[in-house]
Amino acid sequence: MKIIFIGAGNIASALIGGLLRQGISSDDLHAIDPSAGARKRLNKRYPIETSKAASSIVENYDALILAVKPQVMKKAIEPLAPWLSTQLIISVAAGIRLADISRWLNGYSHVVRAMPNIPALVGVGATGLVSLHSADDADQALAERVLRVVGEIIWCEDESQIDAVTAISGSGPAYVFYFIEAMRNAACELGLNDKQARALVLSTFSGAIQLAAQSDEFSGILLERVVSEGGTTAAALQSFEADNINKAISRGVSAAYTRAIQIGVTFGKQ
Ligand SMILES: NC(=O)C1=CN([C@@H]2O[C@H](COP(=O)(O)OP(=O)(O)OC[C@H]3O[C@@H](n4cnc5c(N)ncnc54)[C@H](OP(=O)(O)O)[C@@H]3O)[C@@H](O)[C@H]2O)C=CC1
Ligand SMILES: O=C(O)[C@@H]1CCC=N1
Repeated sequence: MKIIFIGAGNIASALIGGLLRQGISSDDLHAIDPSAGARKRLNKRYPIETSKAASSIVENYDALILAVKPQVMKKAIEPLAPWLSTQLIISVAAGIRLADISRWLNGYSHVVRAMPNIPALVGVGATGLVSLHSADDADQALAERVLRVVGEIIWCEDESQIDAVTAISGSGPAYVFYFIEAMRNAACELGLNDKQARALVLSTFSGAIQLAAQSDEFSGILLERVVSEGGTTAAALQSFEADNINKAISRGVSAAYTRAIQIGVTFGKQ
């Protein structure tokens, strides 16, 4: 399974790091990025070959992962067209639709959209996948093989669902880091030092997530088990409710979803 990345930034690095950790050979990976800085940063961490521009080298790979910003996607992929025959294209860009990618590649049919997330770096990513109707079973099987290496995958029935995946699990790690930062700051305000705060907050997140994952019960039930009537947790939850935190989270996720759609419409017009 030979994979070439177009774009060597944050998500490409996470996927490359994850693939290498899970035993994929560095000889089977390559990254193309015009930014010398991005290539240097990648090579400092991982011993894979890089190039600054697309070339016939693309013909030697089974899958191309498009990991550039949505606004440069058209410009980044148009030069690839002459070297495509049966290779699988996997775009991880937010918003950009399958039909636009295929059109920019002169009607190329072997295209899958994937929305991975940054924990792929440590093998516990979550990826949503959706394919062009013209993509065949072999394309879907290869996309699955690539992304399963770095975590869970789910297939979406229609393309609009991938924008929801983007808003939930694509952007989601940032929401969790935001919550972790808020808890760490709160801990320090209460007099714990930074080391204590970090240890307690990370263990609490990790412990609660493992418990939820290993339990048959909904997290709402698990939540009730922590709450004592008239106790400390109830005081915190009442304060969260008064601040409408639940609704605020829902509005934030919805803003991400709307933005994914806008990105698709705006940059797909090119
Ligand atoms: N970050 C994340 O957690 C996730 C990101 N994504 C998606 O992945 C894509 C990349 O995001 P991210 O990695 O964060 O972005 P980055 O900006 O970190 O990486 C993109 C890289 O692509 C380079 N680039 C620009 N033009 C080209 C080109 N023509 N050919 C090859 N490379 C090029 C950029 O160089 P330069 O900086 O010089 O422009 C940059 O190094 C986005 O579309 C995003 O929606 C999806 C899931 C999660
Ligand atoms: O913020 C973004 O647009 C990308 C998509 C999901 C995570 N990062």
